Amino acid sequence: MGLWISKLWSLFGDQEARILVLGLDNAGKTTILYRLQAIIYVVDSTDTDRIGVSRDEFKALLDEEELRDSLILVFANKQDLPNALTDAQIAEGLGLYDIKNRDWAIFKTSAVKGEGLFEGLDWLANMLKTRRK
Ligand SMILES: Nc1nc2c(ncn2[C@@H]2O[C@H](COP(=O)(O)OP(=O)(O)OP(=O)(O)O)[C@@H](O)[C@H]2O)c(=O)[nH]1
Repeated sequence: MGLWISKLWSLFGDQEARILVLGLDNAGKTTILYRLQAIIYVVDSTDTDRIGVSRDEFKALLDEEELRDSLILVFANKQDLPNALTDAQIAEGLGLYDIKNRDWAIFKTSAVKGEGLFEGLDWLANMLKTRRK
């Protein structure tokens, strides 16, 4: 693939906007995103069978050198569905409560309904602003 596109929400504008990070392969897009971004980790709250897999993937991410200073925002998604695990159950399943040296937060979301997403991004924006002071 010659082009790789990543979308992220603008966190500091008055208006919500999508930003496309574009460029040819090997231009450094991923490294730039790692520098700027937090980790936004999305969990399907109804996928109880794979919470262990999700935990393993999540832990591997936390061990990435480039992400060692990243804020961690978890979306416990698909809360509109019956039998969705609660945010506390997802936090427990991912091992969030064991994280002592990183800032993290978890929000219940429904992507299809658009619920909870901006609350999470507000947290992120506030944390990033605090860090820049
Ligand atoms: N009910 C419900 N369905 C959702 C929600 N978020 C996503 N979905 C559905 O879940 C399916 C997967 O959503 P995607 O956004 O494609 O998930 P993805 O993580 O990008 O998936 P990959 O591209 O396979 O990595 C789609 O059918 C979505 O409509 C949600 O909050 N509630």
